[in-house]
Amino acid sequence: YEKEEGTLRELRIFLREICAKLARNRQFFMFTKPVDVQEVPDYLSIIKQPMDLETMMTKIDLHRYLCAQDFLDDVDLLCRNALEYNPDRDPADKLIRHRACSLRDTAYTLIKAEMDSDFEEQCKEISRAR
Ligand SMILES: Cc1noc(C)c1-c1cc(NS(=O)(=O)c2ccccc2)cc(C(=O)O)c1
Repeated sequence: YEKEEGTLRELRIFLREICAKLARNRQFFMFTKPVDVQEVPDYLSIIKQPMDLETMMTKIDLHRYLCAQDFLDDVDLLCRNALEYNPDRDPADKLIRHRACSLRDTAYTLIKAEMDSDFEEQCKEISRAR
């Protein structure tokens, strides 16, 4: 059990570094905090499950991610939300969609490049057993 707790602690440290790297990228500034309903009043009538990098950092600390794929599922949600709320051909929508896709691809590439594949397998095994 202690070994499992060590593995999950290592996962949290790894995910915090990935999340911090994404949040440092100025291209992803609009994804660093929840969409502000004062600025975007109809957002919650269209997007039923908002997601952002600050919320994801909090979820790491709350032990809500038991493997890297759980974290990437929230990256996918963040990206899908941006594509769904900003679907039009105008340049502003195209730019936020491009940045959302760039954030998703960057997250997957960072995790695949820096994570040991059998480490992820160990995490998934712990996750399945709980
Ligand atoms: C995200 C998002 N999804 O739909 C839309 C639309 C956006 C989005 C929202 C905002 N304004 S905001 O007040 O909600 C905010 C500012 C800074 C960090 C996080 C959110 C700005 C922009 C922008 O492109 O500058 C985009």
